Amino acid sequence: MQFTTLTPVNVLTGFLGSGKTTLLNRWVRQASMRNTLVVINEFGDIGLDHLLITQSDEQTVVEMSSGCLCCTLRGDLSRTLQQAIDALLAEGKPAPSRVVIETTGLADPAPILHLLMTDHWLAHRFQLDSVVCCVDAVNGEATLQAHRESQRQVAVADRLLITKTDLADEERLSYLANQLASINPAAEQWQVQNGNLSPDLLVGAGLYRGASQEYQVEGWLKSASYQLHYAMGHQHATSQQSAITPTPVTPSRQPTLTRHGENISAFCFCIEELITPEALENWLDLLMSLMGEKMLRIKAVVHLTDREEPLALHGVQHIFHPPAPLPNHSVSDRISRFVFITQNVAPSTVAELYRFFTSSTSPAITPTNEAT
Ligand SMILES: Nc1nc2c(ncn2[C@@H]2O[C@H](COP(=O)(O)OP(=O)(O)OP(=O)(O)O)[C@@H](O)[C@H]2O)c(=O)[nH]1
Repeated sequence: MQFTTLTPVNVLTGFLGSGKTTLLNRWVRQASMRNTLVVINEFGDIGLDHLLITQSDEQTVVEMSSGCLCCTLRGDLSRTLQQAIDALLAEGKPAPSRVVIETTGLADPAPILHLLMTDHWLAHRFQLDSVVCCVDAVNGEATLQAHRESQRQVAVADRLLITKTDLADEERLSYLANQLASINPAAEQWQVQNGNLSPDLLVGAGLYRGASQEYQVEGWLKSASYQLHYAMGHQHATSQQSAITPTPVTPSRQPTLTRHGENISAFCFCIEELITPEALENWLDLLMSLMGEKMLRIKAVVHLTDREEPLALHGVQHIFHPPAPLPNHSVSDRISRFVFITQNVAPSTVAELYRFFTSSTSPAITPTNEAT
């Protein structure tokens, strides 16, 4: 895969009214957003958000309305990008060096990520850089309880932005931060008031960083952030560090979020033995076919029996990126690490299915906090 030639794409998501447009409006005025193509997906026949964005000569803002990108307009994303880029080139302007897609507030971002991975035209030109999700400090808690889409937006995010912090007290902020960390422990949390946050945090959340596309495996996987941390294979020291949170609000570990009987679990498996490619494929295939919808996010660095270099895997629900070989020096050991965010799937189920394909003699998994 030619990562150096692919244009980074950032997906800005968050529930209705969570502050996405306010943030974007600030960002498009920043120098680091020069030469960025902003795509705003609006729901309804008359989209307004794009009118609220202050546009400069150095950015292009295009609107996609009349439907939600995640359900009805999939073909339109490539068409919109293609037309916008053609128009730029026709005006003698350079092709964009970055694309930011603002989703509708009701969108489950997973289908958009799938599109970036699977659409032929898109996959050869663009690469997902990060998913940034706005969560309203006041309404966020209730929204998470009431709306599955909101949970899914949080689950796939690399960065969580708690917005409207001027309207919430410390106690509420702290509770929300914990709730967010219980869904997605590895996502950095930032607090934002009136969109006042540098767009630089869009960059560098993915596996590849900067123009040189160097690897940052630890920063990408953040397996140590996961509270439910299981060792398989030989007994392995578990790690239970706190989530990385550069904000004053430090999540202090809450149980998993439960909504109408739906439990979201975030957990990590470490597998010390080398895994055969067949076992890996069968395990993941079965997980995806039985419960793909419920596997909100999977990331892994895997060591296989038939190759020296590790592989990075990145899946959203039932779709995986093609495995990306990593240089040996990008990891410090030969332990495979999988991080999962699941909905109504217990860690023990995932582990049992692994054992089924490996006949592993691993010690029984004894979760300290089985969540589902
Ligand atoms: N007090 C306060 N209000 C804010 C803040 N950020 C955004 N708002 C207000 O919240 C409302 C919704 O913000 P938007 O930026 O339009 O939210 P959105 O996510 O784009 O909304 P949709 O397009 O409907 O999904 C607007 O009235 C904003 O002015 C903030 O930090 N503090």
